[in-house]
Amino acid sequence: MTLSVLSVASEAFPLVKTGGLADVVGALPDALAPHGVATTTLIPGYPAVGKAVKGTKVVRRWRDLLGVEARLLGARLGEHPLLVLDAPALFARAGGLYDQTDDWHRFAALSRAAADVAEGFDVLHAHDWQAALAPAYLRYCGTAQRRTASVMTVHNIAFQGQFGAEIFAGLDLPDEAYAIDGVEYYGGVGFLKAGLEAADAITTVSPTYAAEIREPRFGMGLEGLIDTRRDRVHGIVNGIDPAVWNPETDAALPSRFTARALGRRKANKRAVEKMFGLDRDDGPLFTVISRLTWQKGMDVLVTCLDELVAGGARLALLGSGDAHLEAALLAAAARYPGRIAVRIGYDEPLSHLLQGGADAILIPSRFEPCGLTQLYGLAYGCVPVVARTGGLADTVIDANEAALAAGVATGFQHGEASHHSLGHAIRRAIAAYARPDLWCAIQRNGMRADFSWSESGRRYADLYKSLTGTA
Ligand SMILES: Nc1ncnc2c1ncn2[C@@H]1O[C@H](COP(=O)(O)OP(=O)(O)O[C@H]2O[C@H](CO)[C@@H](O)[C@H](O)[C@H]2O)[C@@H](O)[C@H]1O
Repeated sequence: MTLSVLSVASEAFPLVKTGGLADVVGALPDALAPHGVATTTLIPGYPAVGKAVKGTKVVRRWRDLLGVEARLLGARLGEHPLLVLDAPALFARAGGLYDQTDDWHRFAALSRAAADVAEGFDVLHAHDWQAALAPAYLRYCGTAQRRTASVMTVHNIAFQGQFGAEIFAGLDLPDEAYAIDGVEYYGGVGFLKAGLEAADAITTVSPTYAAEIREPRFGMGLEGLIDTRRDRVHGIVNGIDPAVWNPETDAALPSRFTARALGRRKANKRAVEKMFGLDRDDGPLFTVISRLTWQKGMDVLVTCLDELVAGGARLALLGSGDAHLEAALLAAAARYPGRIAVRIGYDEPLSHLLQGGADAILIPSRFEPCGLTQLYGLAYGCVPVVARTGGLADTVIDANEAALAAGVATGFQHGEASHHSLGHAIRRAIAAYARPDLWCAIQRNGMRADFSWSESGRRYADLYKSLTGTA
């Protein structure tokens, strides 16, 4: 029997991406198909999506979707069905995907549309706060004869969609929904909170993060709710999409390679050096590919750059984010020409080249629900140096004596994001790099580890089956 799932999110690779959410939403349909799950993805009709999708058909119209006219367009996401919410008053805008003054309206409409079409599906799967009202609409406004189960996935609990109480009237929910076990949140409206209350199951993107968010340090105010519903919380680690991230076939690499032919990575390293204007040498080359934010520990990285350069290493960084972090990183690059180079911006092909050419990737996150760049690093022989938190702790095996002896080490972990612990990890990586046999073994272990979606796809499928009584 095939289960049908409506996966709802604000972004999906390759149509529209600002971060890891898009990668996961884009990869899920292929990941779930082998387990008897047919996935339809629903995303907003931003201008970029309108340009990228072809051959759309109108499958539904709303005269009044939370006050605006809207259509649902049917198209394809790879081999799978895609639904695009075409609501020009909300989504036909220039600029970023988020941080518009009417975000509550835009994403409430996305969620409302999802709930309206959900009755045709066995499961509604909502991702992050932008889709989180969908389970709440199902709960409070469901008209379906057939009960649709709901799953709420948290990709990052720091982003909650919190708004003032005055928006409640515009949500078209019954008054009873404005309650402590409904959408009310600290005197306002909480989208993610509402989804976490209403969904039949909650998932997050690694087992360690699933445990962490039950604590105040990581739960960002939602720890009580998560703890109360802990029996319904599942940690399912992300996989990587082999059609997009495979060093044997990656068109963004000047030189493709395998675990057996690691020597071919050198041409990619030369290409990175050239592109970033770095000195050409065979010493260790670190990379960072990241949003430049406090979450990602980028302020801590800035404090370790003198040591990194003093240790004979170089850094090629790609990212964008907080202005003060961009400025601090650019200042470091100006201080160390040839040793540190910073590219401010977002560049998908360049991120592939960096993974295929740099020796190690630094990820000193303060918290990290799963993290994908360490998984791409593992697959590309770009050894991850990571903070021991969330999915980073679950996916990288520290090169300590025991792991090295057992031949399973895949990277380097450090304690909390601090100057001291990140500096120590960088020094350990530089020392290991000086021993080519050891370094190659660490690279190969990572490249041979299984980060495909197969196990995680099965876990999502099992969860859907248990919720729909088809297990
Ligand atoms: N400047 C740039 N140019 C090109 N590409 C860039 C880039 N900056 C980042 N990227 C890419 O964006 C993605 C970032 O994914 P992450 O999982 O590392 O973090 P993010 O915080 O966005 O995701 C959240 O959701 C995901 C998915 O569940 C979780 O893994 C994660 O922990 C959570 O914080 C990667 O594909 C990376 O290569």
